[in-house]
Amino acid sequence: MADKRYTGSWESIQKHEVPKWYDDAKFGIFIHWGIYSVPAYAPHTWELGDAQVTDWFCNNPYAEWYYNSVNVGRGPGYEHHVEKYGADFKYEDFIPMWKAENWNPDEWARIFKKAGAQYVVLTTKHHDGFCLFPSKYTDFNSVKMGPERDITGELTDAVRSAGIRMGLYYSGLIDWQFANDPIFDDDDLFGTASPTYAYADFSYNQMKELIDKYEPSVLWNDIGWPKQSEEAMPYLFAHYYNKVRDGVVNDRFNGKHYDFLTKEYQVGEMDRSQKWEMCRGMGLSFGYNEIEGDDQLITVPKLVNLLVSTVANNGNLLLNIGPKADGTIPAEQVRRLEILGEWLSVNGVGIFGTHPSDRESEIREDGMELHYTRKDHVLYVFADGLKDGVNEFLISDFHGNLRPLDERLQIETIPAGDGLLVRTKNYQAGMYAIGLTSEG
Ligand SMILES: CC(=O)NC[C@H]1N[C@@H](C)[C@@H](O)[C@@H](O)[C@@H]1O
Repeated sequence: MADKRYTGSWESIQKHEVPKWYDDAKFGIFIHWGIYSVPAYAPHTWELGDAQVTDWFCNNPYAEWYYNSVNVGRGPGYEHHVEKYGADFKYEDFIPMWKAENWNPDEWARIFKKAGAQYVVLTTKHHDGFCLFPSKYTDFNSVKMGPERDITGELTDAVRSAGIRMGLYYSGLIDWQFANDPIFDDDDLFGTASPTYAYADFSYNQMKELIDKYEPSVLWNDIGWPKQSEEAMPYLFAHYYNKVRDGVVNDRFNGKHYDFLTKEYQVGEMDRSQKWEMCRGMGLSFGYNEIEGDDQLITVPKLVNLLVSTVANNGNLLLNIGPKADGTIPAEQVRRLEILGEWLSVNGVGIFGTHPSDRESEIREDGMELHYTRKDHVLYVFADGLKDGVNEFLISDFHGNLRPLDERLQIETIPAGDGLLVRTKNYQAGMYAIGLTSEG
């Protein structure tokens, strides 16, 4: 019997279950690309949610917030703009400078495939309101100006041709084409959010446009959804799920319905009992920030640890890249994707398609971490924080044997009480977190 259609009621859409592909995917690539990629500047300050944050919006590390960082009229973003471009240089003056002259979507898709990414999420409209697709509802888009290309369409085709799923990000609540008062704090942020019914209709129509035109596997809405069209949400989700049966939506449509929870840097709670997704840039920004060089980006060991600890606790990692205005991905970001891909080519069997084990992650006093995943009857153990050479750790309440996924690693295993003592003999830092499998 054909799948039952969803109807425009909260009761109907709540029946939607997290599809296997999303649960198994574990690793996706987030892409923030826009007008802000031209100035590509933000102060390198804090992670979102860092307790040390003071005056976030006037010291915003998010380069994609460039418009507001200038609009507030003070702080390092504003000073940088005035010094480099002059006080009269408007944000829209960057549009003709965004040429994407070196953009090859197939090259991006090749890089993502090699990295082991299973899905991609592209900003189709960020807070500045500029659309990376030929919207019927505004000419402020990447076909009519700037790159003069349907970035969403071209990347969707390239990504799908590479066998990767395509998701779309949309800034549902904030659009500085409709309300562009300077944002100094959260009150301002939510005070300028979706100011009119006209905007609520606009965003509803654009979300439907994106669904109908691209049939994305992920609808990644950001910050929230207009209150004025909250009643229309069940219909919008039903329309989406009827069109994309195994599509997923995140928890930023005011949290009234979601397939997965979101965490962003230090904001958001990780709840193992539900599917969730961790998103972050490789530095402190999502949009390309030219002052974030290799030293300012997350190290590869920390990146591998983030992936392992996220997956072991029922999450996916949505790792962001911030392409340059010309369409190239900064070399230091590509390098990290390449190394992550190499690690996954050896250890991915313990990551992709696995589920959290009932064993909780262990963070030991000496800095060593043990994370567990399982696939059917097979247990995978990931040990991180190891030192060169010999390391010892006990897998408690375990009867069986473990062997390394990385053939370079030599280990000894010794039954010890109700568990198994594992001793590495030749660990090297370049192995990052080591994966062990109970599969014979
Ligand atoms: C927690 C939250 O609402 N963050 C909004 C934040 N999301 C990031 C993925 C980026 O798109 C930021 O620019 C955006 O403000």
